[in-house]
Parts: sequence; structure tokens; C-alpha cells
Amino acid sequence: MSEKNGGRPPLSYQSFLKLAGQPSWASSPLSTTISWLPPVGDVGSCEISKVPTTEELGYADAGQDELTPFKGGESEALKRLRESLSDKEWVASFEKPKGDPSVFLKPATTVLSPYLKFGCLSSRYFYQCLQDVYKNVKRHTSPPVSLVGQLLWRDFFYTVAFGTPNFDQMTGNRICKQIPWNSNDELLVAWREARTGYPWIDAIMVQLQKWGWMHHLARHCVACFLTRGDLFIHWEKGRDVFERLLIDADWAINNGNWLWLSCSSFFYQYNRIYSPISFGKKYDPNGNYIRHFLPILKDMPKEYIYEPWTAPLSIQIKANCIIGKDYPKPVVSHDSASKDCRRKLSEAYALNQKLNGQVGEADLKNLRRKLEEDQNQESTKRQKQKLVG
Ligand SMILES: Cc1cc2nc3c(=O)[nH]c(=O)nc-3n(C[C@H](O)[C@H](O)[C@H](O)COP(=O)(O)OP(=O)(O)OC[C@H]3O[C@@H](n4cnc5c(N)ncnc54)[C@H](O)[C@@H]3O)c2cc1C
Repeated sequence: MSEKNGGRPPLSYQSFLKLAGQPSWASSPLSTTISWLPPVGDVGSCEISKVPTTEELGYADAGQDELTPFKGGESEALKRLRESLSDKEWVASFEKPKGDPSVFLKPATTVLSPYLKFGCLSSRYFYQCLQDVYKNVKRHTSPPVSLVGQLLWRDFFYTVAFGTPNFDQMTGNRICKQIPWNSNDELLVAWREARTGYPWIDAIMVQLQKWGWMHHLARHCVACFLTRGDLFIHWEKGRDVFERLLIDADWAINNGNWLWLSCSSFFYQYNRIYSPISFGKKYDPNGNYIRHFLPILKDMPKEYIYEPWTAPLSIQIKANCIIGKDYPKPVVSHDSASKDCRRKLSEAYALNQKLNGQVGEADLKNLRRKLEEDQNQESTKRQKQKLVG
């Protein structure tokens, strides 16, 4: 594909679609029976070792009370595929990013990603089954929003990742904007361990820890919050957390989506920030998702469930949840943090443009210093205004 594009991978989904065309095998049905198994071949001096246990991989958590509801294996993958595709109307009208990220008992998307990642499900087979459904319905959605469109996003990220040196880092990655992200371990740990004080964000991070899977838009919210929305922490740090905890963790897709969500590549509208309060509320005003994954808030009245720090103390006592003791206060104020992030990104974008993408370590250091000075000046000004007022 890169050859068709002058040696470089296409950087937009639409140009990827144009170059990809239809798969050559699309019209010939794939066999679902295995006719032979490839021989193991010469393994040289390598020993074939045992499959390591989860403890050996460092994942054991004896205290975990809720495990992922998604069972592994090919039979489970095929069962899930059949169930997802049995509702032809649902398949035909599938439209992302529509869909409710807060629905967890029956998720709004297929949850086939872990099976694709581990090779329990063939993406070609999935594609062909979708084409079979489309043939039998009057109308269906199209890429990028359709289900086939989702599979093509996967291939889009594989193609760009393959053709981009240093795709998984900011430095030396020619498609990645150079941004002076902060490094703040305390905030990073609060995010990772679901202690940001924003119930919508924390509930998603608990779902990640317990289930290893969250809806696409939920991933958007927590990735935006960590990077360009609130905490201004490097996307590589968030990528590492996802890499370790997602059951569908996939090198190309994970890095690609973190580049996207942090406005480092592919998507550049950094003024569009997900609110950690109103976004989830739109889908789930009662906060059922929060109540499930953060049971400490289960008795908080719905008026306060997305902003429990605003609840009067009497309500907090009645709900058995004192903010600042049983559940944290917000680690940042969203209004001022998001404003600050926008300002920093605007300056970083201007620098990238001025230097034509050739931003070096020293340039980033200077910009970081300037941003800090501006921030100090701003807070001195605010303090003075307060004193005068
Ligand atoms: C920050 C962030 C990190 C992510 N990391 C991963 C990851 O490590 N592994 C992973 O598989 N997906 C990742 N995604 C993409 C997406 O969220 C998941 O693929 C999707 O939620 C999986 O659920 P599903 O199988 O029900 O998807 P469906 O909507 O049912 O889609 C079917 C399949 O299409 C593919 N797909 C869907 N959305 C995307 C997308 N945006 N990019 C690439 N392929 C897509 C997946 O293989 C998915 O299984 C990430 C998204 C974000 C925002």
C-alpha cells in the first residue's frame, strides 16, 4: 500500500480506503475448516517453554472481587460473532461513534476486539460474515461509521504503524506533534488507580482494571482527561497503562488511538474536550455505570453522582460517602485545567508550525519554561484580583 502512495503510508482514513480498495479475496468464501496444520519447523536451539502463569506475568490479584466477563478461546469468539450478527438490523444500522458507553451488561458494540487481538477470530472471516449480512438487507451504514468501517480502522492503524518509524513514541516520530507534556507521577497514579475524584473517569478506570475492556467512547474520555483535556500528561504514559490492562491491547491500534486522542496525530481539534461531568451524564443520568464500578458512590443521589464534591455534607453522610475521606476530591478543577491545556496546545501547535515539525529537545524545554512562567504570572494576577476584590 505504501508503494501505491509514493513510499509513505496514507495518513487519513479516506485516503487509506481509496488505496485499499476491495480485498482480493472478498468474493470467494473463506473456508472455516482447517485442512492442515503447518509443521512447527526447525526451532534451532530455542527451548519450547511452558505457558507462563498469570502470577508469573505479574497479574495476580487475589483480592479482585469481579473478573472480566469475557471468556477466551475460539469457540467463544465464534459464539460472540454469531450472536452479534444474528440481529441483522443492528448490524445494518451500526453507527459509531453513536452508541452508549455506559451500558455494561450488554455492551453497545461487539466486544470482539480481544478475540481479534489473540487470533481467536479471523478478521477476514468477520469481514465476510458482515458482507453476507449486508447482502441480505435493503440498506446499511458505510465506513467509517459501519461495522466493516471499524474493522478497516484496525487495518488503517496497522498500515500507518508499519510505515512510520518510532510510531510508538513522540521523539523521532514524524507524524507526531511535539508537545511539552508534564510529568507528574502523583496525577498519573491517581488516574491509573481510579482516584481522580471524577466518578465518570474513575468508574471507567475501574472497568479497565476489572474487565480489561471498555467502550470506545469511554476510552476517549479517560485518554482525553489524562492528556490534552485536564492533566496534560504524556500520552505514552497512558498508552503503557492500557497496554498492560486491556485484554485487547494491540500495539498498532493502541498507539494509534493514543496519538489520536492526545491530538498528537490524525486529529487536531484540541478545543474539543470531553467533559468528565456532562459527557457521561448525557447517556446515564442516574449514574448506574458509576454505581456499579464505584460502589462507594452507590447511594449518592443522582443530582450529585457526577460531581459528588458539590453535595452538602448532610447528603454525603446519608450516602455513607464523605468526599475527601471515603472518595477523593477532584485532583484538578476541570474548568481551569482544560483552559490551561488548550492554551498549552495552542502554543505547542504554533511552535510545531513555525519550526515545520522540526522541534528539538531544547525547543520543547524553552516552551515548557515559557508556559510555566505564564502560568505563574496568571496565578499571581488572580491572587491580586482576589485581594483587591
Ligand atoms: C485510547 C484508546 C486506546 C485503544 N486501544 C485499543 C487496543 O489496544 N486494541 C484494540 O483492539 N482497540 C483499541 N482501541 C479502539 C477501540 O476502542 C476498540 O477496538 C473497541 O472499543 C473494541 O470494542 P469492540 O470489539 O466491541 O468494537 P466494535 O465497535 O464492535 O468494532 C469491531 C472491531 O473493529 C476494530 N476497531 C473498532 N474501533 C477501532 C479503532 N478506533 N481503531 C482500530 N480498530 C478499531 C476492533 O478490532 C474491533 O474489535 C482504543 C481506543 C482508544 C480511544
